[in-house]
Amino acid sequence: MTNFPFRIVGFDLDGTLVDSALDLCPAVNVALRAEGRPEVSLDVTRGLIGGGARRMLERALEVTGGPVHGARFEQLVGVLLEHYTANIAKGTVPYPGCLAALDDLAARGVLLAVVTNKAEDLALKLLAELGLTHRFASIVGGDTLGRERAKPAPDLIHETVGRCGGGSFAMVGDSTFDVLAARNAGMPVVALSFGYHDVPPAELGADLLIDHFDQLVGALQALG
Ligand SMILES: O=C(O)COP(=O)(O)O
Ligand SMILES: [Mg+2]
Repeated sequence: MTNFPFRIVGFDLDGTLVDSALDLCPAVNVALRAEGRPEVSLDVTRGLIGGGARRMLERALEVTGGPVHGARFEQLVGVLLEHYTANIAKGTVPYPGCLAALDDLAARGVLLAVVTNKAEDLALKLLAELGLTHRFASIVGGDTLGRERAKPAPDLIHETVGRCGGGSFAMVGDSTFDVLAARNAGMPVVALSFGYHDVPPAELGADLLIDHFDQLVGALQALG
């Protein structure tokens, strides 16, 4: 038996477990180029991630000249996803200390889960290519329950708790999507200051903000 305060810890994927902007940025830019738009930088891309690939492309189009609608937008989503799927783990790596923190939690008997807005098939592919799949008791994505039930809705968190057999849960994430999903589910949440932020980290409204994965186990214990 473990005396850790949470039975299940749910992790966001992009900007939380892994730094994936190096692979997402070129995929966005392939779609922007197809539409005759200027490319966006890696830094700009970081601020567009969190709501899934469609939302990322919508926002990239908004900041490079304005929205694109209908069938043309769907085509551009296809262009982005085709490039991203083929290059999903070229530059993407776990953040420093991530694997050690996952090992530490697992050794305490905590069930680990992925709760991402990335499409489920892309999340599964990325985790498999990085050799991480076996670490997680549950992996759900932004389309697992239908897009309208992605974060910030609480549904993916409730689904995760159910798939893990119930019990106490805490969320770890980097964006307002994660903090709001946890709030909507009535669960505690730790945010990371190094992920991808749509607002400044201190304004995310998390219960605790950490700067490195070394601080995660202590932060979760403090919240319990
Ligand atoms: O790919 C995205 O935009 C979102 O993914 P995340 O929920 O893992 O941050
Ligand atoms: Mg994220």
